[in-house]
Amino acid sequence: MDHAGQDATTVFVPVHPSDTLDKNLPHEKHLGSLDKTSIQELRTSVKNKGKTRDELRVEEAIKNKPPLRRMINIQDIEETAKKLLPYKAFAYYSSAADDSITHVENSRAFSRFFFCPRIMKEVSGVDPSTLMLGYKSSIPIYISGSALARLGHPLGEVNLTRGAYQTGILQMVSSNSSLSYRQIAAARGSPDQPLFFQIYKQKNDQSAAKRIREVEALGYKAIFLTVDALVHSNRELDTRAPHYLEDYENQGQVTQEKAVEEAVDIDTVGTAGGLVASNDIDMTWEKTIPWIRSVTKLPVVIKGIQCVQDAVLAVEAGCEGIVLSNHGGRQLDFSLPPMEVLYKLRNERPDVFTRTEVYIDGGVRRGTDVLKALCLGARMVGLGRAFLFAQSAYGEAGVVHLVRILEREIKFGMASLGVRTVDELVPDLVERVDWQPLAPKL
Ligand SMILES: Cc1cc2nc3c(=O)[nH]c(=O)nc-3n(C[C@H](O)[C@H](O)[C@H](O)COP(=O)(O)O)c2cc1C
Repeated sequence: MDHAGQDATTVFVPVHPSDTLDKNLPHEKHLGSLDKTSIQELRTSVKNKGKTRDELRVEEAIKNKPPLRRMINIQDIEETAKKLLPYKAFAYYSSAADDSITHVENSRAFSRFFFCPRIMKEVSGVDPSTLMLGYKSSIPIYISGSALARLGHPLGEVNLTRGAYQTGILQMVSSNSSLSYRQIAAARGSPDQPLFFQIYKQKNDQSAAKRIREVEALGYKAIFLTVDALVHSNRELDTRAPHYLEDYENQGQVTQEKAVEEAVDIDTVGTAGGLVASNDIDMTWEKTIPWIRSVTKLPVVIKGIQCVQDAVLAVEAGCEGIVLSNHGGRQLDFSLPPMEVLYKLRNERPDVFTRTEVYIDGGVRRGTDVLKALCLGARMVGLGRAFLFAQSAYGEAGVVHLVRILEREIKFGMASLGVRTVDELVPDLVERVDWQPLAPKL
């Protein structure tokens, strides 16, 4: 209720799709239209409000934004975006669970895999394209569904959809998108552009079924059921954001709140708070997969597999795909990096790779990361934060640029490994070392 009785447009719009009220507020709660005098008063009060220090900082950073051509790798894009983002968006996008161990290790895990390239192979005409659930992607990466793209850019998810179309890659749309599923579908470059839908299943089966039917009718091609983020996690960067902003707006003076020596509940809800409230936290293989099958004929992929046993159970449950993922290190700190899970799966249950499609996400920052995962049997690799940062800093062009960077790195890597197509990327081309390189790319 922080904004009750005030103009809440600027806080409401970036995190709520335009159909939120229609979908969630019963008609009898609509209390009529706003009278003209109030609108005028609101306008005047917004005009007179003045800008916050954080808004002024962002304005200055945007003025000094480097041209896109200077962004030569993903790290450059992330660093630029972090300078340009409002602090709240930066904190939400960057945050990870507890001490960010898993978040950091997701990336570092790739550094423990080295290549054994083959030479004297014909590598002209390298083709990095592949199929995901039967849909073609120009390179083996996809946009992993990540919430609230409009926190970073007014066009939000539309940037991602248009960028995916221009570059011929695939996009998974978050069920917590900041635009409506319809608006995102309408941004497709053609009705054939495939979109996948990521769902957090709601407790209420009817609401969940309604959502699945809605996206199916809009032409979405698959359901990615997220299973690793059902409960609210501890993301301290996000939790601290209001305190940071309070001190920052106070010209850097740390707020001297009167020390009240009584234990209080820490407000850990953060930006994502309301998003998990209606999640079904009692899902099971026996109950939930047959239920989804009863609602839709679309392929079902489980997103958030973190161990070999669950990968096998997903196969036995008949899922068309699995995503080895720990939510980018945002949920349970010390869950294994997906690259390590992939390695275990390859060694312990190689049959899984022929029985279902295996994807991986988390910590991917280089074309070589993508190739290492493909060598071990992943079909596609997802990226979350990198796309959020790219669209925040440079809109649709940023998304296209990011894909071009990865395409260049992937093609170079394939030619250097002695392969022409993704099918030729096999386990013999990588070796896991038990030491961590001295200068990991972080
Ligand atoms: C800001 C943010 C929001 C996210 N929102 C969702 C979401 O709504 N649903 C989901 O399944 N995963 C979500 N994810 C996880 C991503 O889909 C993906 O698994 C993760 O970001 C991969 O790690 P990376 O950021 O290192 O690439 C989110 C990730 C971030 C960073």
